[in-house]
Amino acid sequence: MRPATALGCRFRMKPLASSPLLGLFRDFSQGYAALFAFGFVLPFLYMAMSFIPMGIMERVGTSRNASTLVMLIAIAAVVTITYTLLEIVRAQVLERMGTVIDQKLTRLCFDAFNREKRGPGGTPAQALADLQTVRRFLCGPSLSALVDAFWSPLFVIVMFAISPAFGVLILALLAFSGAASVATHYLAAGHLKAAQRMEAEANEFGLAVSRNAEALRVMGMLPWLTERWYNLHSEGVGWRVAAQARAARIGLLPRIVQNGQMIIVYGLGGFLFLQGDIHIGVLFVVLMMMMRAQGPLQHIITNWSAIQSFWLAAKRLDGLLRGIDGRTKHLSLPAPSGPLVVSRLVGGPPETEKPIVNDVSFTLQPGRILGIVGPSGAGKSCLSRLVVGIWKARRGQIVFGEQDLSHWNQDELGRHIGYVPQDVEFLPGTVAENIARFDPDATSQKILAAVELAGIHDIVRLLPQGYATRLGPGGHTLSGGQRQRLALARAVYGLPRLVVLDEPNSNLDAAAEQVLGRSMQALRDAGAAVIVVSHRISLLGYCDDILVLNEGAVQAIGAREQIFARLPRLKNPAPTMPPVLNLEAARAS
Ligand SMILES: Nc1ncnc2c1ncn2[C@@H]1O[C@H](COP(=O)(O)OP(=O)(O)OP(=O)(O)O)[C@@H](O)[C@H]1O
Repeated sequence: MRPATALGCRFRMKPLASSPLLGLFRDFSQGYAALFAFGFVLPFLYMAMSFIPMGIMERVGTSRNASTLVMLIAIAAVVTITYTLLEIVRAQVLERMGTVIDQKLTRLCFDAFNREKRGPGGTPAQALADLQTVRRFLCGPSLSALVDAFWSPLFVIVMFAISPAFGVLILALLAFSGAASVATHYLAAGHLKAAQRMEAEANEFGLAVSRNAEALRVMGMLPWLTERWYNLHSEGVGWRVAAQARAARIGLLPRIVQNGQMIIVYGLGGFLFLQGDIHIGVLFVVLMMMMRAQGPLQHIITNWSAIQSFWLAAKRLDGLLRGIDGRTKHLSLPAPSGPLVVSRLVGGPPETEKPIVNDVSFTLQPGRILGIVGPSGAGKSCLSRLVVGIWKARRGQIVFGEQDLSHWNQDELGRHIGYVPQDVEFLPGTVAENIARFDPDATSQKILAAVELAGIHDIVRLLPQGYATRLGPGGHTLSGGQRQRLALARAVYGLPRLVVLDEPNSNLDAAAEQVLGRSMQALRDAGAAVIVVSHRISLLGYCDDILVLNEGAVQAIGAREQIFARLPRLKNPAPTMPPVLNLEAARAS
């Protein structure tokens, strides 16, 4: 563990080093130490300010000397300006540190939550919200209030020095408002939790409806869905109103006490004055100190939920970063050259206990095309996802170019892999950017080579702004077939060594399918290993080998003609007949 020096003292960094998030703050330890020091200087300046009204009353009131008044006002002005400037500097330092920490964190977290989708950071939306919460806290007044609260006892001590009665009064007020807030928090916590749960449920439901609004509208479902959403929403509002009502009931007494504080101080002060214990001018000092001693604590109490949210958000982000930190660091490996060897592969979606793919083995040489066929739900897409490394294998091995897939740095390996998933999505950006995978070093030649290989000149030519046409939400809408063909161009960008196509022809007509077949052949000729999942016999004609998958296991594997000979139904699939429905019985039920 590396000892660090801050504020001139050395301390062990064990807790910081064991937490990636806190580790990030290590670089800013001197900045935070400066903030703490500011927190120490500011109270003294504030005390100096609070003694000036008393000085004016005492000195000017008795001497009636104008020059004393001017001098005191000049001192007050200097102290006030210094205090204000220091407060501004502190806010700026906080803002700058928050911004730099945010810059570092944002990159790390964006990368982390896109790799570890189901990690402790929750959903990407949650991780983004957590980032905002952490940033707001680090740059906002809550952190200053926490530092100021640390120095609040100084004011209590001064009040005890003025009169023990004032000291006891401030302690009693602090204890009372603290206890009242804790009670409010606990009494309303259950209701607030229920409100948040219902609000989240209503939001999720609302988003799902708006994503599918067109289809739901034409089926006349909107009135029922509106009713369903409204019920969820109103339940959330109901819990929130109930929580506020509880908080208001218990918060009434503290509010009365807070509003009557001045009267209490004047009453006690007047009594002490009559006893001859204090000078009447001390009352100004006491009032100002009272405000300053309570201010940060009040802020913390009022913003307790924000502080709690920061804590929870920071813990989640820390967990997310820990997941990334704990991953094996991979060495850079040379571009894979050699066969894809899948041995006794077992695996499936991480969220399911039972593996979908069971004991699958095959070898695919570079320059060959393997077709994967099988009934719906056989596990073809799951196998494709395992092969490209989206999911980790539970057992077995995938070796590509003599290296185990798990030994590769994911980002580097990705450049040697092309993948067309069943559901194609494009990101907000131009056609050229999407084809080039948003590679900042993309060249026109590389993009054109991909377009050539995928044979999609005709599609790009017909787009409103050609390669500059914007895709994604709010951009140009592509047809299903256009999407698949553009996705093929993205998959073959940079001529990867392994190309996996999951039903790349499900939306293609016969002509486009032929173009796809030619692209596969061109990839094969360029030495790539190609895997294609397809139901259509027409595409299997381009394959060298065929793997028949059934219930996640290999039913047959071999050269195309050999498999066609063994399973002639593959070559001449019988039209699937829908089961005959007993319409009368269906209507009756
Ligand atoms: N992300 C997932 N989470 C849970 N289960 C999944 C997931 N993806 C697939 N499955 C399940 O795995 C099984 C195989 O699905 P898969 O999509 O691999 O089948 P397929 O052979 O590609 O079918 P199709 O030809 O209809 O596309 C199915 O029972 C499916 O419900």
